[in-house]
Order: sequence, then structure tokens, then C-alpha cells
Amino acid sequence: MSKKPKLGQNFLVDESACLRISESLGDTRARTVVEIGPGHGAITDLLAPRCALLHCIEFDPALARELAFRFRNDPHVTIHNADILQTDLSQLESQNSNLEAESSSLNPSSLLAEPTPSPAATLDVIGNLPYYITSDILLHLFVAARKGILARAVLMMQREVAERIASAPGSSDYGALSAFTQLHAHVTNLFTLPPEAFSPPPDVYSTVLRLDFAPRFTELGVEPEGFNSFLRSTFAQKRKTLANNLRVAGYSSAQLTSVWPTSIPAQARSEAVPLEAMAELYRALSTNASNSSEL
Ligand SMILES: C[S@@+](CC[C@H](N)C(=O)[O-])C[C@H]1O[C@@H](n2cnc3c(N)ncnc32)[C@H](O)[C@@H]1O
Repeated sequence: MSKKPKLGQNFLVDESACLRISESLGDTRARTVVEIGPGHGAITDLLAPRCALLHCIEFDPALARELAFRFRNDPHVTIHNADILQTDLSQLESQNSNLEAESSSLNPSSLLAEPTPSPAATLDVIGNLPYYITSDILLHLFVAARKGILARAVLMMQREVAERIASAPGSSDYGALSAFTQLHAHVTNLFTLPPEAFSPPPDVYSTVLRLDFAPRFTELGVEPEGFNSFLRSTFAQKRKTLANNLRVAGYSSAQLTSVWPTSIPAQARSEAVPLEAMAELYRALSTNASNSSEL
């Protein structure tokens, strides 16, 4: 078993893979792109000339300094030495028209640059993710997607995680992360890379997914924050049935029985229930709760 590099630093060294990833966002010439974990800039170098604005979020201060120096003459590229999980993506968007101030700490030459016009209201995201926080990063992106500020993302992650995310309800791979991802985006599996594409090579294969953000709350007839926390409670304990998870979350058996939809078998586990049926159950329970509070 190889030693795990700090901060998930398995750098991409396969040049054709870098090119494929940077091209997978499509035409980004008028887009603001956020790169998560640029590292030594393998993807950044190809992406910078292809987009209107590029925000790179790198947690490692030495790598952030290296990139800030490399891109010192590119005012449309901003290097943020920051943790992606603590980065408010909506703030990046609002800084589009004031880029030179934002980048001044790491990119002194940008003080001299012309202000860059704000190119687009939504952001695209790209990244060969630090695998140890893949789920946390996805959940962080979904918060931004619910605010309507993300258009699409191209993300590399461990192959097994990508397969789980893209799997259908009822399959053995489907779980909470699949449900949350499919609630917020259309998922496309783009391609898979072997460990040798990286230095140092990880112990796992890696897959690139494309997410086209299209939160489904309106279509499902549910209120986003309420349904999100309901869904979280349905997956709280993996070995319990959906009904048992909901009892743990505070719903009474009588409540559940009175509204339980025919589309969901009584003993179903959450992993087998499509989002449409979950939303039907949530709507029925919400209506039931508001009716009883009116009595
Ligand atoms: C798998 S490497 C990818 C590096 C580069 N993009 C490449 O493909 O070669 C992950 C990168 O994420 C950075 N990273 C780790 N944790 C982070 C965090 N919480 N926020 C932002 N970047 C992080 C690491 O320092 C590293 O540069």
C-alpha cells in the first residue's frame, strides 16, 4: 500500500488527460471558471487562455504562491490560497467586476491591470479533486447550485465514488451521495484514468464526471431546504428501512401509515426509492403536519 500524499496531492501528469479535462467544460471563452485544487497548474495552464475569468482555490500555501507567480501577468486569473470548503462561491461571482482588488495580495501586477468586465452570472467549476474530501466538496457545490450560481462542473474523483454518484435508485451502488447529486444535476460519466496518469500514483482508478446543474426542487414540488434535510434523514442509517429512518427523525408510525404512498413498498430502503417517490412522501408528510397543526 503506497503512502497517502498530504492534502490528496496526486498530480496529473498525463498531458492528453489534462487537455481532455480542460475541454470538457465546452466553450468557456465568456465564462467565469473556478478551479478546485490547481496544484502545480497542470489543468490551469490549459484553462487560463480558454476562459474569461479564472478563480483557482488552492489550500497549500506553497502551491498557491507558485501559481500566483506564474500567473502574475494574467489579470483574469486569481489565485486564492484558501480551503474550498470555506470558500463562499457567491462571493467570487460578485467580485468579477472588481478582480484587481481581490487578487492584489497574491498577484501584485494585477494592481496595474484594467478592470475586467463581469462576463457571466453563473460559474463553472473544474477540478481534479483532493479525494479525501470529495463528498464534502460536492455538498458544498450543491449549496451554491441551490442559490442558482453554478452552471456546470467537470470533476475528477475516485472511480468507485463516481460510479456511486451516477448509479440509478435500486442498484447496489445507489446511496445518499447519488440522491443528492441527482437532485441537483444531470450526471455524465466522461472517462476513467489509470493510477499511472498521476504522480505519485494513487491506489485507485479515477473517473471524470460532468455535472450540469439543474436543481429539481420546483419540478418535484418541494421546498429546497426542507426537502434537503428530509432526504438527509432518510439516509441517516444505512441498514434501516426508510420508514424506520423516518421514525428516528421524529415521525410517528400513525403519521407514516396515514400518508404512505402506494409507489413505495412498506419495507423499502431509501436506496431503492426514486427521488420522485421521496418527494411525494415528503409532500404528503408536510401537508399532514400542517393539517394537524391547524386542528
Ligand atoms: C489531486 S490534486 C490535483 C492537483 C492538480 N489540479 C493536478 O491535477 O495535478 C488536489 C489538489 O487539491 C489541493 N487541496 C487539498 N485540499 C484542499 C482544500 N480543502 N481546498 C482547496 N484545495 C485543496 C491540494 O493541495 C492539491 O493541489
